[in-house]
Amino acid sequence: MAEPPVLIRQDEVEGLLHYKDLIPRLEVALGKFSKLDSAEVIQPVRTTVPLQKYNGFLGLMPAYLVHEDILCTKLVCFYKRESGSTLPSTQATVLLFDPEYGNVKAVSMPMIIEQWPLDLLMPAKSEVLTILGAGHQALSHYNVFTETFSFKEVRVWSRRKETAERFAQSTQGHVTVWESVEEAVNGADVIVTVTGASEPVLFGQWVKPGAHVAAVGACRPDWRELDDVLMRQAKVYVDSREGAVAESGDIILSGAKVFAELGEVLNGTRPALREKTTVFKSLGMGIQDAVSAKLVFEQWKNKH
Ligand SMILES: NC(=O)C1=CN([C@@H]2O[C@H](COP(=O)(O)OP(=O)(O)OC[C@H]3O[C@@H](n4cnc5c(N)ncnc54)[C@H](O)[C@@H]3O)[C@@H](O)[C@H]2O)C=CC1
Ligand SMILES: O=C(O)C1=NCCCC1
Repeated sequence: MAEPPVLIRQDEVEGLLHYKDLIPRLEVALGKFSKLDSAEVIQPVRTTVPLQKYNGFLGLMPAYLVHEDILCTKLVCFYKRESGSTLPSTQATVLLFDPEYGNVKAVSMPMIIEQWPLDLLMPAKSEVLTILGAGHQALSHYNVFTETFSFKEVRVWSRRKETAERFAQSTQGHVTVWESVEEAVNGADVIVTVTGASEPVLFGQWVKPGAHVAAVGACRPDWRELDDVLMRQAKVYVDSREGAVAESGDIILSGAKVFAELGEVLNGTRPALREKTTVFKSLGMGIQDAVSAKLVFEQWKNKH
């Protein structure tokens, strides 16, 4: 008889998951995904159930890594919230299965970053980091980017200035608050977009040539964070081409061409053009949650 699943809380996940252990495993998984070999990795495009009454969606994100024998699914509700709303805009649960028996071994929270610092795509000398948006993703991306690199300056902008100010007070290092996106991104080497916007907030004419944009928000086909100019002038990298052309409004509505999947860059089959303006559009991958859930569960077992 199968053991009942263990429940691993968010605070435990944060204590158990270390980026230095996780990132190499994520890179291997993304590389395998981009080889398009379904004998290795199975990850269908996310299924979404609209929650019209609440202006949101339930996303189902199953994944199976065959060689590693990791079967997992994330269930994520995400919403378009009104300015000033105190309700969460994303809530997710990850289920890790025993692939042979079919029972759930662990229920946990997802990892907290969707993009890890892409030194592959960032300008070689990256001194100024700008974060657009000041919510949960903003903080986790601030943490991982500043833990990994030494920026001379970190800036934040948000739709409401007080949210940006609260964000700046919550960070370990000094962050300056800016009142307009145009000023906040002026001269920035790396720009992380983590807003709940459904219309563009970042315009290509403001972006320094050669900058890297890590685009995390706008995960619906009719939502955008980036304008047509930026999408067409940049080299566009994605986590999954199939996902991007189905779900990314920034790509679908601008008609921008996808240059490469991140896994193709990791496999060496497509180049990382870091001297050009680059956009990495992430939508979230079930395999990322699968790899991190397995790691969290292993670490949890070592402790119990
Ligand atoms: N690519 C991926 O894998 C993932 C993407 N997301 C997306 O990232 C975005 C941020 O997520 P969280 O930080 O959890 O949300 P959050 O609600 O904690 O923060 C959102 C931030 O965006 C700002 N914002 C909201 N609407 C805006 C608008 N219309 N214009 C400008 N700014 C606006 C808010 O003021 C806040 O600062 C969401 O769109 C979410 O769906 C979240 C998780 C994973
Ligand atoms: O992968 C995720 O988690 C999410 N992706 C897009 C929308 C919000 C959550």
